[in-house]
Amino acid sequence: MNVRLYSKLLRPAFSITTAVNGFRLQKHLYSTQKDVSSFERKEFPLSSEAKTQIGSLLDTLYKRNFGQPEFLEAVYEVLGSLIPVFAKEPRYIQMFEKIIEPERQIIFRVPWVDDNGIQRVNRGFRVQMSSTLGPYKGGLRFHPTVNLSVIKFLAFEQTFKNSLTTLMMGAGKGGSDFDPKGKSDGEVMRFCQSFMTELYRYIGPDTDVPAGDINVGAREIGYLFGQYKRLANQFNGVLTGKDLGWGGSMIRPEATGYGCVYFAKNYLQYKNMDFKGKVCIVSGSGNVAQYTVEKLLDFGAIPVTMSDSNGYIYEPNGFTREGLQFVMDLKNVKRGRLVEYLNYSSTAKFFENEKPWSVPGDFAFPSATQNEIDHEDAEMLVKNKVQGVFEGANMPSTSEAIEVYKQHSMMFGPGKAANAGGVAVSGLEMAQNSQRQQWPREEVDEKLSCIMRDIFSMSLSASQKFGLGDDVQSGANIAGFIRVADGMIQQGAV
Ligand SMILES: NC(=O)C1=CN([C@@H]2O[C@H](COP(=O)(O)OP(=O)(O)OC[C@H]3O[C@@H](n4cnc5c(N)ncnc54)[C@H](OP(=O)(O)O)[C@@H]3O)[C@@H](O)[C@H]2O)C=CC1
Ligand SMILES: O=C(O)CCC(=O)C(=O)O
Repeated sequence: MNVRLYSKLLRPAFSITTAVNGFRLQKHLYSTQKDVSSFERKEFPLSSEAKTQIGSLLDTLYKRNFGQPEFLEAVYEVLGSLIPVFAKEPRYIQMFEKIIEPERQIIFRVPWVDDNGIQRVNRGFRVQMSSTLGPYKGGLRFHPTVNLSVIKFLAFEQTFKNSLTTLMMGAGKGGSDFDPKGKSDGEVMRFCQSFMTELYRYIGPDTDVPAGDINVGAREIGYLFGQYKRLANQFNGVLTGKDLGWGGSMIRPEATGYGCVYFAKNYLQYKNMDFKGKVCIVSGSGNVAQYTVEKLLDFGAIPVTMSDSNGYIYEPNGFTREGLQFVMDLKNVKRGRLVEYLNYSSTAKFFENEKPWSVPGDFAFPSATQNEIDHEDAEMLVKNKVQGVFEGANMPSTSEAIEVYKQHSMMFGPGKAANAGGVAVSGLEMAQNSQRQQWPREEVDEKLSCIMRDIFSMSLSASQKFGLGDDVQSGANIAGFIRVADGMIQQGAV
């Protein structure tokens, strides 16, 4: 029986909706296989040879990654954007076929002992996706939802994101299904040490340079670095996001949030708009959300929401700098829940187990996690006349949500472009480490702002060059892809 027929038989007749950490996430029991006709666009006709190649690539993709919905979703999203490129230059199809297969995937056991002396075991991952443009580069995520599909989708997105920064960085991602919530400092430290005891064999400043992501911040990077140093007997730039006292870069904690707002500012300028007095809906209350809110305040916008996995806070007059400081202290130091913000503000309201997308506003900044805006949420944004969505998180909008943005000509900054500021400053941290130097705050901020401006203009011009108008999402995929694909061809198509 051929793969496509087999997969059709397995296709779900229904999907289950699970309330995961307060978000309504649509979980398909099996991921859907798409064939070439799902991607064809009559304005960009493909040769019959190109269609055959894409068809066979899809068959292999599905066969190799069956049951990995996040990864398939990310590949489909990029493939859809590349059809105009493949119509013009079919030689790129073969490069895409290679890019969707990770160079290396490492899965390992992470044993550790909790505070009660009980033996625990988690699973660790590192997916080394592409080394075409430099050492593998990308964060580590510690979250119970982590699995191979999630890490592969993140590593795949990272390939195009890192390419857009124009810095010398390949792409990777890693993490574990370890849940740091409710764990003591000592437990987190022992877990990090055990995780690094295996990972250190595969990384190095010129090989693979991990960093933070969800639940991996300054504390975890410190524990991971300390253990690497003991095992490798080397002090080097093997991780980014380090503390300023021992090799970190100014602005790295701020970079993803600041960068996302810089990206949005460029988009707004292109549309002859600015942030003054604009109401912004932000999700998340972690690293990305915090510095998104801070930069929005710098630009005179009014951020009215923040969230965590228990629900969202609505602050009708907007978060003040003092209110934001309260959130930072609550989340980064006390490691508390966002609902405790009600102890600080008498005007705020908390909406338990809800997402903030029903709140009226001008712009949305999803900055929590993947698939947090679905079709229904996107329709809500449209109804509320939200004019633009700028993704601080990785793949926070489902493909159905993106369709809605496009149908309504909303401004849309996809994660791999809009949130590239974090990894860009990580690239700058690598450069500073190589020089044994630390650049001043203003210098790094200026470089970040220029990189985000250039990412916006590269994405826009790639879209226009391929006849897609102002489709910044497709333009980001195209510009990110072409740099990697050209590099692969020049390096002997490996
Ligand atoms: N840090 C960085 O430099 C970069 C991060 N990103 C992306 O930005 C997003 C946020 O990362 P970051 O701010 O670093 O992570 P943090 O761990 O600092 O914060 C994550 C926030 O999102 C919430 N959240 C996480 N998972 C879920 C879930 N399944 N459902 C609901 N809420 C959830 C958390 O709530 P709770 O506390 O309740 O778990 C928390 O408020 C991620 O998509 C990440 O991949 C992208 C580029 C760079
Ligand atoms: O700074 C880094 O290398 C990690 C950034 C990251 O994980 C991301 O861009 O999603």
